[in-house]
Amino acid sequence: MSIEIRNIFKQFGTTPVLKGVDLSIADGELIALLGASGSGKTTLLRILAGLDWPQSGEVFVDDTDWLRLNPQERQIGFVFQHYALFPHMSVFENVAFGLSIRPRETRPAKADIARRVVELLDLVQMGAYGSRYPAQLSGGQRQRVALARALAIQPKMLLLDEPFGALDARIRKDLRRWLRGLHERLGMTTIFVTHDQEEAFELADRVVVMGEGVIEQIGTPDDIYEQPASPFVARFLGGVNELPAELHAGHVHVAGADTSRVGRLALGDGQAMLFVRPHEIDLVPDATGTAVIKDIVPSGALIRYEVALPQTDKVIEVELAREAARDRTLTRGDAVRVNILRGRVFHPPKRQPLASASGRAGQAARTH
Ligand SMILES: Nc1ncnc2c1ncn2[C@@H]1O[C@H](COP(=O)(O)OP(=O)(O)OP(=O)(O)O)[C@@H](O)[C@H]1O
Repeated sequence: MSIEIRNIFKQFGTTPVLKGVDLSIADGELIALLGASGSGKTTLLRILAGLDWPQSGEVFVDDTDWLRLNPQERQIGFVFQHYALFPHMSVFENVAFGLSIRPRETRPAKADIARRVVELLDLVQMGAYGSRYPAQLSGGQRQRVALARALAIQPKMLLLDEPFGALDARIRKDLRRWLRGLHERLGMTTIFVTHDQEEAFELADRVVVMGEGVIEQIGTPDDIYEQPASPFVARFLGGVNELPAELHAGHVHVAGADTSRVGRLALGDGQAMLFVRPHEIDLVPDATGTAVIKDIVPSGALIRYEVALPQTDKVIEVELAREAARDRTLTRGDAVRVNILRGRVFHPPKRQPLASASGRAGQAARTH
């Protein structure tokens, strides 16, 4: 099913929650809605499911005017974070439920329902658990049963609201991989809500980053990581140093750092902000360097350094691979040269047209 969401406005009382959302989703896509708490992700999903209606805007699904249909007519599979399995029903009965309550004319025969449930339980690798009750399952198992139940009605669209939110990190990882495989096999258009960027990036074909009621960026995980369209997106992805910079003749300069490795930019002269991730910086031991190592924190395969750039009053975060760190033998208090390898420029001067700005026109430019 392809989904066309146009200019959706939704407010609760006087509070706008969705402020003109446009989104096109192709048949069979796996889409992540990624955003902070309260950004409107769940509301958008509820509108698609028919549990809520917008004040204005349109939704077309395969050219059908979707907002005219009631939830039953939409035939959507829906899974919430807090497993809504019926506690008094067995796993088998939970999965059979959606089919067994259908009106007599469309309800499959008992044997057909049973066959379908067995198939689905096998699909979610819960074949041996049909007679258990939800209380006798682990969180991950309940989540898979919830998915089987959502799939039982053979939905054309699957909506998942933080489906793995309540689970611990390792189980989430396993379930993610499993869901990706399931999606590859079944190929139904799927939208899932998450505030976990790793989950969004690992699972989704495209990620929709939501700010407060607006879409900040839509793109493949690579696009969004490599070319965040705005400071908001760059900050949301986290772990970024924001450095005051000067643009001059296409070169970016940061006080106290060497930016000669950063490529030229088609931007006018003036002030800007350079957003640099910790691993996009190198540190070179140099007794004449003005930057000073304030702290060193080993973190698995990486070593994290806090480095003071006196000229800017900034303490930046730098990450070196453990091997690179070993070569440099840096200790706290050492003077270093800070080499910035790449970054993204935001808020460049407006007075000249930007030849190679990416994302939102005139806002951002990548430096490599
Ligand atoms: N029924 C409601 N009545 C009033 N306000 C609501 C209602 N539902 C949601 N909101 C408000 O709308 C905003 C968006 O909520 P929504 O649940 O869509 O956000 P979200 O991005 O899914 O957040 P989270 O990640 O915390 O689930 C929030 O400020 C929330 O308080």
